[in-house]
Amino acid sequence: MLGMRGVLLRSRHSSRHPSAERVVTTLVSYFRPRVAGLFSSRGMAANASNVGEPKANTNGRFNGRLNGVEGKSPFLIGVAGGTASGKSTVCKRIMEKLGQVDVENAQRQVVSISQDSFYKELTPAERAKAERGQYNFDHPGAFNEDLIYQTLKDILAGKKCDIPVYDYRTNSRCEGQFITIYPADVVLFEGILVFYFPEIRDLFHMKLFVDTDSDTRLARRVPRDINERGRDLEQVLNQYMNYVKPAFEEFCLPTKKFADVIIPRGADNIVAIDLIVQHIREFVVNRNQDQMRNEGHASPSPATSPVHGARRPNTPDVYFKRPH
Ligand SMILES: Nc1ncnc2c1ncn2[C@@H]1O[C@H](COP(=O)(O)OP(=O)(O)O)[C@@H](O)[C@H]1O
Ligand SMILES: Nc1ccn([C@@H]2O[C@H](COP(=O)(O)O)[C@@H](O)[C@H]2O)c(=O)n1
Repeated sequence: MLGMRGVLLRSRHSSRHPSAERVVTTLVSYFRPRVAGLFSSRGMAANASNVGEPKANTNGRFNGRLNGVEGKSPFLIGVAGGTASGKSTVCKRIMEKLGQVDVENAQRQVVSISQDSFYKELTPAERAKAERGQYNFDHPGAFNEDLIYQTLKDILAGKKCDIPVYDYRTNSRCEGQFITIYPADVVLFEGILVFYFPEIRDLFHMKLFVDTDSDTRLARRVPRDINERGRDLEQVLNQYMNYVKPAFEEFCLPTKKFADVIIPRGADNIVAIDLIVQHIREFVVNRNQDQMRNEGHASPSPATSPVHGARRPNTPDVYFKRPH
């Protein structure tokens, strides 16, 4: 059982700032004309990108490699950063560059999971607060730490996992709905506090922090929460001033020091994303070569990997070095 070491429970529902109301009023008058009429029907926002039932998969192999087969341990990447910093967009770009977006679910070698799928279920009293924008979803105690840890351990053990689907409109999980994560080469786990809990942080092979300035994040969060998460402007701004901003400073920002790579400007930073993608490719190719050698096969060409990207076909194997 994981404890709540280092978590300041007193601030869970008490992050109100004295000047917050005045600031919110100013922000409301700034944003209202900019977001009017932007409502849409989207709302379910579990981010796992390996969704749905598996398609039959020829004798458990894809391009000559194990795929979707239990026992395969992935390269696990944590992606942290403030709200609306671009974490899920960065994960999407990585998957796109690895050619994984149009790949069938069961054959996908790179999957992305959101920490938001692991929010705790609320009591009726908490639910009422959440509906008024008065629940602190940015406090570490809002997440089911044990479930995150156990799920990531299962993923690392190469087990197939079911991830809860979270609905921001109801502030709760969708009952009976899960996303199946099949064993993959690379798993991205993104969220505001993925580096907060030491036991969880220690599971990642690579840690990224998406560092986007707070004005940009607020400017992106407001329309997103209104359009996709069913919120109104005043609620979004109140929640931001009372909970999101103080919790970012107290819990999220201090975890930046744990990152291996800091990505300024998020998904706009193509150079950083390309470097990360190159690192992932090298890991996957190396791992698959080792695996096939261990199985007694000839060393595969990098081009046989679904994540080989734009590699030149005659690149010598020695070019690929397993990351330390
Ligand atoms: N580089 C960018 N330029 C413009 N809009 C962006 C950029 N990155 C993200 N967004 C938008 O900002 C919002 C938040 O991005 P998202 O990736 O969901 O952030 P996070 O996962 O950190 O909350 C989304 O509406 C997204 O489309
Ligand atoms: N019911 C909920 C659950 C979470 N939030 C907010 O979502 C933010 C985390 O998601 P990002 O995609 O922005 O990283 C977090 O800041 C919570 O405030 C919410 O509003 N309602």
